[in-house]
Amino acid sequence: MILLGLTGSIGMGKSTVAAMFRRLGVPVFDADQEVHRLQGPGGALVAEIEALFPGTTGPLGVDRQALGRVVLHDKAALHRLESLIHPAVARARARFLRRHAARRLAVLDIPLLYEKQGWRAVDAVVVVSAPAWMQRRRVLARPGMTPAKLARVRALQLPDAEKRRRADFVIDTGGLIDRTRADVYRLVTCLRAHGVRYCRQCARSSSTPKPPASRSQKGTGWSRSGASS
Ligand SMILES: CC(C)(COP(=O)(O)OP(=O)(O)OC[C@H]1O[C@@H](n2cnc3c(N)ncnc32)[C@H](O)[C@@H]1O)[C@@H](O)C(=O)NCCC(=O)NCCS
Ligand SMILES: Nc1ncnc2c1ncn2[C@@H]1O[C@H](COP(=O)(O)OP(=O)(O)OP(=O)(O)O)[C@@H](O)[C@H]1O
Repeated sequence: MILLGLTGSIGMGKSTVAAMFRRLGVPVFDADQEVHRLQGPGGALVAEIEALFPGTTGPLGVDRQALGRVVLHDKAALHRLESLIHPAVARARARFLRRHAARRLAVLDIPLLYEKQGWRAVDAVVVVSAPAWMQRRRVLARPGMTPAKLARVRALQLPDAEKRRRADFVIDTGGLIDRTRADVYRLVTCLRAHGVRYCRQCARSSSTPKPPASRSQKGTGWSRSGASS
């Protein structure tokens, strides 16, 4: 299997691009959705979150606005929350990988892929990216979002420029959505046909390199068990 990590800073378009991969038949593990499940009504971590951060949960599970107000301004508190959530997300991810082990291509949509070392466990990383002004406009249009909260989240995340620098593939989400869809289609088609090494070469060169003779693609040798969420 070719395992792709999909990441990007807040509002850069991870969820939108993940949906494009799914529409092409690629299984996608959505770390954020798993967090929502664990924190939602009847979620497995609601009681433990209430014990750690009293007053942040209710009948509908975790009140994320309230929890965000506590943890986004307090690194130690955020670390305690992450220590509770990330191992549970890692278990769900392992189940996803077992379920899809026979597939040629799968995607892990993980917001903190670089911040938490998950990049080590994938064959290649796709970073979604748009200009900072567009990111800001998108995020501030969301209910409950403020410039201060956006600034806090940005300070907790690896800067976009650094993510782009480290990426194997950058998907531009700053233009028309059809253009982004076409880029995702091209990447999936290339990976299915030729594997990571050739597609990485293609992405870096202005001309099209000669395709490899064999369709088979060896992994990079990274362990898949140690990925964090
Ligand atoms: C802090 C919480 C309560 C805020 O919830 P809220 O619904 O208000 O915001 P949302 O989840 O949409 O996050 C907004 C942005 O912050 C980013 N973000 C979330 N958690 C973190 C984190 N631990 N470090 C850096 N960025 C984070 C998200 O990727 C997103 O870009 C929530 O994000 C949370 O429980 N975070 C801890 C779990 C986590 O680490 N999730 C991200 C990886 S799976
Ligand atoms: N070319 C494009 N590609 C992707 N998204 C686009 C594009 N143009 C506009 N958008 C819009 O940008 C927004 C991106 O939001 P999305 O939820 O996908 O970001 P995200 O990275 O998952 O956010 P977060 O990290 O906060 O969860 C969506 O509303 C989407 O419709």
